[in-house]
Amino acid sequence: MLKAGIVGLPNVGKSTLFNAVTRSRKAEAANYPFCTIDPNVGIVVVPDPRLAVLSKISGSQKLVPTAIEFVDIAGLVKGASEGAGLGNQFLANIRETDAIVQVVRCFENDDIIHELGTVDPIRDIEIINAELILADIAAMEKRRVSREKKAKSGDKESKAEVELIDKLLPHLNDGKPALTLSLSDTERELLKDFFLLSDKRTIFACNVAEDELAAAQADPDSHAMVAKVRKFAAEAHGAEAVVISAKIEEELVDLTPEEAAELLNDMGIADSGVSALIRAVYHLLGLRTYLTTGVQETRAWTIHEGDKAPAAAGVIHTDFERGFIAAEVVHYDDLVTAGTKHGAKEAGKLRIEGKEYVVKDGDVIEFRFNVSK
Ligand SMILES: Nc1ncnc2c1ncn2[C@@H]1O[C@H](COP(=O)(O)OP(=O)(O)OP(=O)(O)O)[C@@H](O)[C@H]1O
Repeated sequence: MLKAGIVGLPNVGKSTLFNAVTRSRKAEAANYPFCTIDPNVGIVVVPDPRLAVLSKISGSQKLVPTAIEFVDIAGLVKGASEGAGLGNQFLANIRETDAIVQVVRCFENDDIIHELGTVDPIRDIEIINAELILADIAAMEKRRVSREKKAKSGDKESKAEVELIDKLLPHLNDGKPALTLSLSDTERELLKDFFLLSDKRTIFACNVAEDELAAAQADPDSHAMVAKVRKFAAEAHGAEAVVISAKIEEELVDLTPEEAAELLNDMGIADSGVSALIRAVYHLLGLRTYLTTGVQETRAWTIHEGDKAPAAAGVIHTDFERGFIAAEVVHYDDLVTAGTKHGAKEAGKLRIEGKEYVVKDGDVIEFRFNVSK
């Protein structure tokens, strides 16, 4: 399962966000008992309204959404790259994630002390970024020493690495994340082996006060701090910034779905922004969903963008991939328009696809396979 790490300075709302998303979605996440439930690792179900619609068409008894893992990464303070706070532990935890959610405090509240005395989202982002970049610089300087020795004795791969590091270091020393360095495809491939922290795709989650969420969702640029974060994210990272209120999500945790809907309605919002954040992370990770549906269950399965039919089948079971014969595919939109699978077939929307078929988000699939193969 893919992992997103939640990072941010102390008291910006990381744990509130983490607890809220993992607790409020626990009932749905009950389908994932095989996943380790570390106190800092939570299963977060990816909301997908298509499941309910499909399950009506098929008369399914059960809905099984797909999920990703969120990791609450505590302890980032200024100086972490030199071992301050939880230092190296924190950096090791980030290294294991596939993407980063950087929570940025965009709420004023005198009762909740900001470590640095004032609320200033861009300064906060720059502190976090600097720690990630400094850790990468240290790692690259070390790697360069060992690779240079090998390069001198004629090792081609090491020579390529040294050249790449020499391109990378000035960029990092300028305070820019590795992600924004323009590189060739081969260089990007090589860079993956470096496991850099500042090379991870990032989403910025602007954590605003409860009573500011409605306006900030309607027009993000109307909220001065959110506007700054969005601009910074786009310019310095080519990244997205979403608006959430972790506090609201926390208040929803103990409510029934009806009560939650009523509360949100009273506040003039559709949700706390957390569902949109989860979907954005899912997308950022390059993940796509295909669906299976029947009387037993309607289920969402996660694949990577560009995966072909046999690989998609392998997500259900390795036997499905090994013995893959064909995929019977109808797109969700066509199935919903037709109303039934039979109707979709009559309309010529049900296709038989082979090994080379690239599965699309929203494909509803039934695999044909032969296990004895
Ligand atoms: N959107 C918000 N509006 C107002 N208060 C909030 C908001 N989000 C979180 N808080 C409050 O801010 C305080 C700090 O939140 P939280 O403990 O989640 O921060 P944290 O980033 O996890 O801190 P630490 O790294 O120190 O554990 C809590 O009292 C929480 O209720």
